[in-house]
Amino acid sequence: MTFSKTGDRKTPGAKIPATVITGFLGAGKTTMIRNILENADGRRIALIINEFGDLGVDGDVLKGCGAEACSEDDIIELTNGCICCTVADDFIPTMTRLLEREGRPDHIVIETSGLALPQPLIAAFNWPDIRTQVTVDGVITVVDSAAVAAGRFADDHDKVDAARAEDDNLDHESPIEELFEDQLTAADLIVLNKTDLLDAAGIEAVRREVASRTTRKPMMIEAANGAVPASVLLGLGVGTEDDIANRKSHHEMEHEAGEEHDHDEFASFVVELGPIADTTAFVSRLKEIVSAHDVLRLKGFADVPGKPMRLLIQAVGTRIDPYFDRAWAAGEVRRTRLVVIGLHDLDEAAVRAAIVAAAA
Ligand SMILES: Nc1nc2c(ncn2[C@@H]2O[C@H](COP(=O)(O)OP(=O)(O)OP(=O)(O)O)[C@@H](O)[C@H]2O)c(=O)[nH]1
Repeated sequence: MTFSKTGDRKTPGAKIPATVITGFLGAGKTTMIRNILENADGRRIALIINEFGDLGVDGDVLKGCGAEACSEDDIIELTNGCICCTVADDFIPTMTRLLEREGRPDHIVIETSGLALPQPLIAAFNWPDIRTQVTVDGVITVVDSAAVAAGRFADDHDKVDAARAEDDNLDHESPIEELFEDQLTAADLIVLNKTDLLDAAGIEAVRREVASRTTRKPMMIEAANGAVPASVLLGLGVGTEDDIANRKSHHEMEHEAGEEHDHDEFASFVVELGPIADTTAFVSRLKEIVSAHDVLRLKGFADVPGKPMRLLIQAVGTRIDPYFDRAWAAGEVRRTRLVVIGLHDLDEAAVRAAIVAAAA
């Protein structure tokens, strides 16, 4: 086994390498992390997971995977908002506690929310208490190649102008496009994921499009279902915290004076439902709702009567992927809860009512 300059777990006092995994909503971050945990090559990994929306779906999926590299105790969920805005209150204390624990991990993997700016998180690794003990092994940005090919991140100038005319508070050009570029700008490695959904020419076009969205030239690799060997993803040995000045986000460039970044352009809410008897009809109605209201992401678990397993429902754009992920545990309350994420003008009442009607 080879170790990076930062990653030699056998060297006493060596800094613990931390890999930051970012990428827009539904790009495949959790899927890739699951793959890392299942192929960790003996490393003990601590996982910090941050989600947008009040439902810890990713943590729950990963806790259910039972990989030896990462016990449930080593999975820490940060649920008080996006990690980029809660660095001081949430991330730093979490890291400090993690570092004080007995049996320190060989590697730390941090999954940002799909709406997080990675830059403030990377900067946090320069805080004195953290810097002496941990280093950013690398920032990996996962890209939904199918969404890029479908134009999800292309600027629709008419739509953006209309939105800004309606709402003076919108200071960004296009929140989705900006975030996409900020996440690419932070990357040491870009994983063009979901290549199974495109042909060779489509992948090539995505590669060109992604390259044109960042002035830096990080390495790009292709993947389907996040299947990249852990040995490629872990051990990059970059020390990214020393290079943050070269990876400024749009927000940092626009507000050097220090205006706070926020997520006002996005909204999320949780819908709680009863058991879902006809899952086929429900999923097909969800597809229509997601499309009609331009929902960016929908995910959660459903209680299907008569089934011992819980149904994991994942929607990224109009692609919906339902599957039974694990058995309901003894004593666990079987319930159906979905988190819905969209742009700030998402009509929550209408979407909520439509989902409730779909479940009836
Ligand atoms: N076809 C296809 N589907 C994929 C691939 N990778 C992930 N998915 C699916 O895409 C959906 C979202 O995957 P996740 O891994 O949860 O994405 P994420 O980036 O963690 O999502 P958020 O944390 O909500 O931003 C799930 O239904 C996955 O099964 C891929 O390479 N190909």
